[in-house]
Amino acid sequence: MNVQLSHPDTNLFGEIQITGSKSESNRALVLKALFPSISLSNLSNSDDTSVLQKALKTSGGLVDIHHAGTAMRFLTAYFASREGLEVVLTGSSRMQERPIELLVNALKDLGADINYLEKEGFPPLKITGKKLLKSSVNVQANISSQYISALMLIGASLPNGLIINLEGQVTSAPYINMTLKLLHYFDIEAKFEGQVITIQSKSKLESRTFEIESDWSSASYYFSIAALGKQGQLNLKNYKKESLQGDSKIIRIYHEFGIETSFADNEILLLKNNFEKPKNLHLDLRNMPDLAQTIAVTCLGLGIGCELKGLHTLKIKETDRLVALKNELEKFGASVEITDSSLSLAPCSTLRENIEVETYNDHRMAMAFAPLALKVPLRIKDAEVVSKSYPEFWEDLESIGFSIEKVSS
Ligand SMILES: O=C(O)C1=C[C@@H](OP(=O)(O)O)[C@@H](O)[C@H](O)C1
Ligand SMILES: C=C(OP(=O)(O)O)C(=O)O
Repeated sequence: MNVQLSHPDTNLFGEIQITGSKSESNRALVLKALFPSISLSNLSNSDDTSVLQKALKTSGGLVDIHHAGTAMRFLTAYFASREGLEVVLTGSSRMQERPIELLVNALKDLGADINYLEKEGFPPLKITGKKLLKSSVNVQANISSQYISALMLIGASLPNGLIINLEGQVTSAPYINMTLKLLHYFDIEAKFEGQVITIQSKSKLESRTFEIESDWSSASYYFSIAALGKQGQLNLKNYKKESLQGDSKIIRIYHEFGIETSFADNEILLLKNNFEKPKNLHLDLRNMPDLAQTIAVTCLGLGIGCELKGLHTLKIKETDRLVALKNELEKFGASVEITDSSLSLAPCSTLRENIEVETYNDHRMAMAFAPLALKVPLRIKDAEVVSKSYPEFWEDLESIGFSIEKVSS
């Protein structure tokens, strides 16, 4: 499905309810599978959460998690530690290009039985669950934090707990802290000091409900919408000031674009103020990789240049997001330079209209470019990709005045 987007009056008023964070949901679901006394509310309704939920019920055989990176990584650790379970864990063709060797090596060091069925270092994996008796492991931390979170999630269920020694510069660190805080919430003893994570073994947890906060990465598109619109007031429900999600730091970034965020009764309210356009925005997104596309497109729409660095993980996500961004930003008339870890966008004063944006099987390409319809009509290809993290995205956009027309390519 392709969609033609525009926003006739560019004023924005409305209330949006996004479901729970997919990162929090997927962690909490793995913990719940290990410790059934846990209850959860406000689970994400994303595809990535549905595939994980289904996979956790398997009694063996083929498990296909499609495009879900967290599901792939978390389940590799989970299945490897389930004695007696035999699975073949696979995913989409892109998932078969996303590396998993560092996690597999760490699990093998702990005693796991995992084999590559096709390309060495990549899914599909044949996993034969075993009791993992070793309790200390080293893992390189500069490629994906998901490998580390995967190990942390099974740590307390291992008979001797787990010490994880991180090597190199830690990337996407807020996601490791999210995992740590979730363990603390359930009274699992865990600490992250320097480059060492220590998790104590625990045989059962007290029954406790965890209310998942709504997804800040999904909320980011409304920050971009607020920044690109003329005026308005947007309320987003189920958000808190003290968030486990690193992407909540978007508040500070969008302050630069004149967006004032206030909290009331578990809601956030976004208001646009007059602001002085920065000429060039410099940001290191090592801790917030999922915001890169949102921010780059906001800058394009506002005619602001940006230098984004710390983007080395973008090449191994749903697509090579650096190349995808360069290709699509340039279609609008922008001038973009990329390296393996950075993107530089020159200020662009005029945007070309009716551009067709390719989405590369990447939900964030579709959602990041959609707000640009407040500036020029545009077309998004394969718009259904949004369901990976935010299935109601298009309906929610319609509710705040976007015109969305299905078109054939
Ligand atoms: O742990 C998580 O929930 C995630 C970690 C990040 O991945 P990397 O650590 O691979 O950067 C992020 O990009 C992804 O969307 C979700
Ligand atoms: C990178 C992402 O997800 P994952 O790595 O879990 O597929 C994302 O949602 O932007």
